[in-house]
Amino acid sequence: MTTNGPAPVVIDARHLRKTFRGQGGTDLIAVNDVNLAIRAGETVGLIGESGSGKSTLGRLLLGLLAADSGEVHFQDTEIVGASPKDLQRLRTQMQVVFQEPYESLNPRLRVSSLVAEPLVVQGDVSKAERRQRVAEALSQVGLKPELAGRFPGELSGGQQQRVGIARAIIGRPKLVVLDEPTASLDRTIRRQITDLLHKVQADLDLAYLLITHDIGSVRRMAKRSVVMFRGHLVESGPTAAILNAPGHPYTKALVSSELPAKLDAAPSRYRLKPRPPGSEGLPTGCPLRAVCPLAIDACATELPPMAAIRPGHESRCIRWADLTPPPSAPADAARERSAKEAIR
Ligand SMILES: Nc1ncnc2c1ncn2[C@@H]1O[C@H](COP(=O)(O)OP(=O)(O)OP(=O)(O)O)[C@@H](O)[C@H]1O
Repeated sequence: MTTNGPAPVVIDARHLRKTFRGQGGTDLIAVNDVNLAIRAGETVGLIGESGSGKSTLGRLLLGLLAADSGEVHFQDTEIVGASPKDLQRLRTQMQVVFQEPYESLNPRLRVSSLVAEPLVVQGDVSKAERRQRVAEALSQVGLKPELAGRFPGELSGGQQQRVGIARAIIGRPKLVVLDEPTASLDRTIRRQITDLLHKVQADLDLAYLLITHDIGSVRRMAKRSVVMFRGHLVESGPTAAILNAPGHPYTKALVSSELPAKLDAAPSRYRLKPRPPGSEGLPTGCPLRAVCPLAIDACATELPPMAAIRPGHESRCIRWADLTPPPSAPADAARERSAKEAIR
């Protein structure tokens, strides 16, 4: 039997930073010194509340947005500062599937043209090959060939998302950013699309970055996850460890807030403190400290680095050890999980 080493790294971002000019002329650092690598065949979950910088990070990795500084190595190419021509060449290799399939598909184009678009951009594919590749891609995503002549408005939400996936994979990419790919779909269709994404990943050995608010979908899809808060990664590690024994108070509150309402009184529910007035944008220290139940004076002086707390698990919290769940916690976590499954 051969032993395989780790799969190759597909994308490797280092010290990535992106600032936007906010209302009133103040700068907002949407992505702040982020390091992230994803290997072939791997799904990394990216979780965080709205506005934490998830989509901006996804767009920086894809070269859809120019970083202020930092590096993004995609296979042998440096994305930051790459020429438009190089970025166009890489476009088929790095794709994105969006939350709202209908909004991301031009309603005036037929499915065949929508799916073929990345090949047209690539430019060196004959018409006959294009037709054959569209048929292949439709079959890979479980769509009947006759749908090729339809317009997006004539399809169901699930079919539209299948078109979005067919279009993402037709150029045989290495990396796909999944930006809330199932959030707009109902529960049954969500399962089908999740299964399809797994199948397509295995077929093409794809690296996925799964951006989501939905803790359930990272649990199902991602072995490894990172947590983002105000532009910083605050935790990274195996998804099960992050969700069952969070190493950062922000993650713990995020995971806890996912508990269904009827478990409101669960002892493990963990809340941040109400934000005191004037505590927005504190210039130094940990950005969570104004609302963190564990904050101490040291949290005000500097932003902690990401540091290993367990094998393969890093946190940006100096008080992570005080979050360690009590011995009964695995049972609590299992109970909560089964309650969540029951209502899903
Ligand atoms: N083009 C832009 N111009 C100015 N500010 C922006 C721009 N794009 C994003 N932002 C700001 O950057 C921050 C991060 O936004 P981003 O969309 O990356 O967050 P997110 O975590 O993906 O949120 P959501 O889950 O709601 O999509 C937010 O404060 C947002 O308002």
